[in-house]
Amino acid sequence: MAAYIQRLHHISLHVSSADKISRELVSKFKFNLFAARLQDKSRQFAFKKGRAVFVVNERPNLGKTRLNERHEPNLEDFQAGKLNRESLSACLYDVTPHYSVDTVANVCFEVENVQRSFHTLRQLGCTFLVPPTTVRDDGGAVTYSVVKSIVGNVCHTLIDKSEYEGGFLPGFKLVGDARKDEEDATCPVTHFDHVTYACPRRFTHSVMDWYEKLFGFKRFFIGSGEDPDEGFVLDQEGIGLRLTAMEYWKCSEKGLTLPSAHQREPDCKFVIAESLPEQGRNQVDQFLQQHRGAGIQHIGLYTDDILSTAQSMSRAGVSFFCPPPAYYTEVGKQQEIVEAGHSPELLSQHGILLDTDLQDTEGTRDKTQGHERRYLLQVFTRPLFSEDTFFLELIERRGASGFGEGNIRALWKSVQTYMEKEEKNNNKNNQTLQSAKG
Ligand SMILES: O=C(O)C(=O)Cc1ccc(O)cc1
Ligand SMILES: [Fe+2]
Repeated sequence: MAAYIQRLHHISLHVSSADKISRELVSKFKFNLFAARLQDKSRQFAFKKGRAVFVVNERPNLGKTRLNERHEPNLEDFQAGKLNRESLSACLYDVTPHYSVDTVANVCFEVENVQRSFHTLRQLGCTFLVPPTTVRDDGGAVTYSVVKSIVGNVCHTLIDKSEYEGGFLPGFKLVGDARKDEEDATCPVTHFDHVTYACPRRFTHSVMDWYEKLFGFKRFFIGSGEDPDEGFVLDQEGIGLRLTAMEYWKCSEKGLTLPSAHQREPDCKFVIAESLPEQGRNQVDQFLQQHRGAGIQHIGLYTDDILSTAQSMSRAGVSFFCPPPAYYTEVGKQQEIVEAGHSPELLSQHGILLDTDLQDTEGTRDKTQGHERRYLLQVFTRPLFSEDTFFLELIERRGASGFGEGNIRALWKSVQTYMEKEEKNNNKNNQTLQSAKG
């Protein structure tokens, strides 16, 4: 029996300095800082846009602790009393990973009963980094526990907020104006649509099995003709990518059973990306190298109006990946965009990609039959941290629930071009440095 999830609560970033990313989340991505927890040695900030919540954890300043003296806290340490309260509380509702680069490392889920989930998952072999722990303030009590996932440095905090009436979580102080979120109509981001992992080769099956067995996730097919074992494979024209997707449903029923089909409401999807060796170095390998291991490569933010959101973010300084200009003038694509009621010129200004969901539209292409055309629009930002690792995506779905093959190809090519340019620049800078030294 799995430990079913009620809903995604927030996603945590772990960074060496919170200032830059916090400023950018607010000024560029239009998130609102709404809660904070400030300690002597650590700072945590919570940002909200619709139901999407990011918590930025600043790595605590461990003073003179030498690197080789630090290690990940674990349950045995905790039970043996070796973990001091400070190292636990430095980063409330999370662990304090001593990760060498900035990273997005925790997807926090609400569950009905943390103690029960803890026992279920422990029996299934899970490693817990924080055992069920209760935190209180004037708003009530919250119980949480942190489980290590099978993917790189990713952890999941499981949290029960049913006895809590405060604005966020005990220990956090509310800041700013909570109503501001509703005023910003130009950026209608509503929730996290999906989280994409970058994983080493041949690791996808283990990841799928883990999430299925422990949390009741179910596979769904990204494209027609997807092989159940191989996943959705793009393996030509320089693209070497294996994608597999899974989802879970918001589970609000009492008890442990999965909601019946008609009660199922999907929450955030999870995508696993693996690179294929035949097509040369690529963005997944680049992530694994720069991030120093598997992890969260990007997060899709759902918006009701991608054009307005991209315009507004772009004006505020967000850089998006743009496909080659030919993408928007190619006859087939131009027609597809126009038929979907969009303007190729406007989409091209921000690099917005459009893809028709072929799987869903079989037999429903003709609008005169009364069927709506199903498509999705996506645009991808440049990496957020100083390493080329994590980025954000905006996604607007018009009936399409999967991912578009054409969009994935276009994204792949634009990232590839960017990587090659960066590499050239780095080489040039190195040469300049060398000749200056010489
Ligand atoms: O299309 C999407 O939004 C995906 O999430 C699929 C994907 C995953 C990894 C890549 O490097 C490129 C595309
Ligand atoms: Fe994505």
